[in-house]
This record gives sequence, C-alpha cells and structure tokens, in this order.
Amino acid sequence: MEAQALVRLLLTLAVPVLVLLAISQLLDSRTRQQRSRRPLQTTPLKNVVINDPAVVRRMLIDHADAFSNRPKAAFPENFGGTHSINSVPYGPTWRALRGNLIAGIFHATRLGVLAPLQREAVEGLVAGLSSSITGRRCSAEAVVVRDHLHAAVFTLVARMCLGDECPSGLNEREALALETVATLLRHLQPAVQAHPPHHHRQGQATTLWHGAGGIRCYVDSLLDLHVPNNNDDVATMTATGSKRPLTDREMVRLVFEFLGANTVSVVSCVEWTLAHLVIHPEVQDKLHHEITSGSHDHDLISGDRLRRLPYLHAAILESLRLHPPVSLILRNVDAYDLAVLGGGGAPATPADEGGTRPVCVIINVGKVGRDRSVWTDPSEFCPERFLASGEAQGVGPMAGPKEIRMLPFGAGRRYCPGVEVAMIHVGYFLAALVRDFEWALPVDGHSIDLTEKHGFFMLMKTPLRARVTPRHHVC
Ligand code: HEM
Repeated sequence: MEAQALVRLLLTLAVPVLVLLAISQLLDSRTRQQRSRRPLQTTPLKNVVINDPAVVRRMLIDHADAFSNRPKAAFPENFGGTHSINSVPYGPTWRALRGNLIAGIFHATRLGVLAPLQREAVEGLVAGLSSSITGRRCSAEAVVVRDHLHAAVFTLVARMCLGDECPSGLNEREALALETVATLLRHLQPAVQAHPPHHHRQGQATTLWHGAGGIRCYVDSLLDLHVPNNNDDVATMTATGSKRPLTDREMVRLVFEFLGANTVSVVSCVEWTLAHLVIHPEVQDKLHHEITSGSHDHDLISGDRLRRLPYLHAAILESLRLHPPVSLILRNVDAYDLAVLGGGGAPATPADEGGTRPVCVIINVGKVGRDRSVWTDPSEFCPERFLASGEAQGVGPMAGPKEIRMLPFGAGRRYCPGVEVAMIHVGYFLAALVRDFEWALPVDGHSIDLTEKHGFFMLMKTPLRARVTPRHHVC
C-alpha cells in the first residue's frame, strides 16, 4: 500500500478507535481513582526551587556532572520501562539517542534539505488562515490562530518524523487525527510488542516509515540506530560490550517525544509573540517593514534571509524570555552536591559516607528571564533590548557559558537539542504571518489575556483571538 494511502487509512480509522479509546480511558481512570484511595508507598522527593541565575549557572555548567539527570517522578506515565531522550539517565544510551537526533536529523548540513517541507507548511498555514478569514460573517470577526498554527506545525513535524510521503497540507482535523494515531501507538504498545512488525527492520522499511524524496526522516534514523546494552559507564561515556537495535516499544516512545517536543513548543512561542504584536502595533510595523523591505515573497522562506532579520530574531528572543514554552527545568541531584553549591540549605554528607538523599532541583525559567537584578523593566515586551547597544546585545537562545541571563532552551549537558530547528521554525511561521496579515485587537472589546497556563508546556490560558486582515491578496 502506498504510504500516503496508508496514512489516510490511519486517519480514517482514528475516529472509531478514538471512541474505543475514550471508553477504555474512562474505565482506566475509574480503576485509577479506586487505586488512588490507597496510600502511596513512595518516599516523596524533596523539592528545592532555585531561580538565582548565578547559582543556576554554577549548577548546570560548572558542575554539569552532578546536574545531568532529571527526576524519574517527572515521567509518571508507564511506557513499559522505555526511555525518551528526555528521561534516559545520563550515560552511553543517552549519548547515542541524543547524538542520533543532533547528527542524524538536526545537523546544520541537513537542515537545508528541510526547506521544501518548511515552505509547504508555511504556505498551508497562510492559505488556511486566508480561507477562514474569507469565510467570516463580518470582516471585524476575530480569529483564533492556535488551531491553524498547530495543524501547520504538526504537519511539518510529522513529515520530518515519518518521511516526506506523509501527506502535506493536513487540515486541522487530519493533523489532530494523526496526532491521535501517534498517541494511540503509545497505548497500543503491548500489542505492537506482541507482534513486532519485523518487516521494517534491516533496511526493509515500509514506505510509510521511509521518505522517498531524499529526506532522511527521524524514523529512518531510529531504524538504523544501535544503542549500547550497558548504560552504566558514565565515567567514560563509552559503551562497554555489545550494541543492539531499538525495540519497537522504544521507537514508539522516541517518535512520540519527537512529535510532542517539536510541535507544542513552537506553537506556544509563535502564539505568545503574535499576542505581543497585537498589543504593540508599533513593534509589528517595525517587524513588517524589516520582513518586506527588499524581498520577494519567496526570499522569505530561506534560512539565509531569516538570518538577515535581526528585529525578528530579537522579537522571538523577547517572547522566549517572557514566556518560555518549557517553563521548568528539573534536575535530580544528591543533597550533598546541592549543599556544596550553597543551595537547598540542609547540610549534607557525601554519598560515600552514607548521607545521600536525592533532591529535585526546580529552576523556574520564566523567573530567571524576569529577574529584576538582570533586566530593566523585566515585564515589558521590548525586542530592542536584544539589538546592538541594547542591554541584552549578544544574548542568544542558548545560555552562555560565562553568564546566564535567560535559559529558554535549558543549559548544561541536557540543553534542548532542538534549539536551532525550533528558532528556524518559529522564524518562518512568524515572518509569513506578519508579512501576509495585519494583527489587531478584536473589535468586540476583548483585550489580550496574557495569563499563562502551566502544564508540560506553557501556553496562553486563553488562546489568542485577533482581528486578522490580509495585507494583500494571499490566496
Ligand atoms: C521553542 C521551542 C523549544 C523550547 C523552548 C524547548 C525547550 C526545552 C527545554 C527548556 C529543555 C530542557 C533543557 C534542560 O533541562 O536543560 C528541552 C529539552 C529537550 N528538547 Fe526542547 N524545546 C523546544 C523545541 C524542541 C524541538 C524542536 C525538539 C525536537 C525534537 C526538542 C527536543 C528536546 C529534547 C529531546 C530534550 C531533552 C534533551 C536531553 O535530555 O538531552 N525541543 N527543550
């Protein structure tokens, strides 16, 4: 069966399966409720919140060895003992999985190959938004942009993950259905493991999982990957002993991580930035001027052109400073290591003297970005601070080794491996949305609600509603 047909079939199947899943979830949650009445047997982990940028830098960068693991409690779902890059303990397996993502998929030399997929996703977003505006009853009606954005970003990410035969131009429903299929895969893991589809092993992949147009997708890289059997040799980070391919269950978990980490974080950042552009029309005008001056439409969708848009870059950084999509950074450390750095308060003895006790360090990324001792008027949205002669000239998305002023992508060994691709994707989507549409407050008197909704990702509590007017004929 052709890959495209297979994906369409999956999308069609998703609806009835969803109903079944909802029922099983309901039954499941009842069982969980019953179980939750029993007392918990686990010892609670002590939480220590640290938001001082200087201490954060000492921990994550100077003492990276001791601060390279996340607490297990942060990953409560039972994935059958498998790990994502996020959850795997620091060691050779982590290095193999992370190295595969960075070198195999996100390497600078490979990012250019993604340009056609990125262009299609951006064009799909503009077309979708245009047709929803055309369908409005009156021109003053406000549009909720998040669903459009989510569909466009997810389509792009699904194609990076599953291959370029994954259909482009998914509408919101299809994107949601495909995402549901990914979620279902997670739920169906036991069945997948009982009947592993070995036909996709050793280069005999199904067309769905292999891109035919020269774009090596994430699943291809996972099929070829071998991970060490032993993840314990942290001292040398070399795998002693043999290597093995990933199990299907492990692949499902990694695919699920790729789809999730790649989508919502980018949607969140674009939506927050647009919200500030609605509140600050003068910033939007400046941005529009930068994006359109001296460019033809197609110039926009190129990495080269994006790099020559400093004000766009500054607006994205300012948005990430104020509203980091991943708002908490967690580390599992020994109380002694923390006490040595002056955190946690309680005196501790080294682990080898029997005094070990794990502590969960929580870094609030938003608080670091709004620290009054570091930023002038920290709550103000002011992209100019990141331009030449601004107070944050030279500050980028990655936390610097000498000083941390903000850390939207984390710091130290476990910093976000998607930082470059995320900045490119946010830039592409924002540039197209500002180039083609004017964003304004709704005329029905609603203002923009900047309340944050905290979860694994930090989104706007009330999705952005704005009056969106095409700047020219964009369909
Ligand atoms: C605006 C977009 C994004 C933001 C703000 C963001 C932020 C973060 C943050 C704060 C962390 C934790 C870092 C730490 O603990 O020090 C993280 C980890 C991670 N992110 Fe992202 N991320 C974004 C996009 C992406 C993308 C596009 C991917 C691609 C798959 C990705 C994959 C990951 C992975 C795999 C980890 C775990 C890394 C490890 O433990 O070694 N992220 N991200």
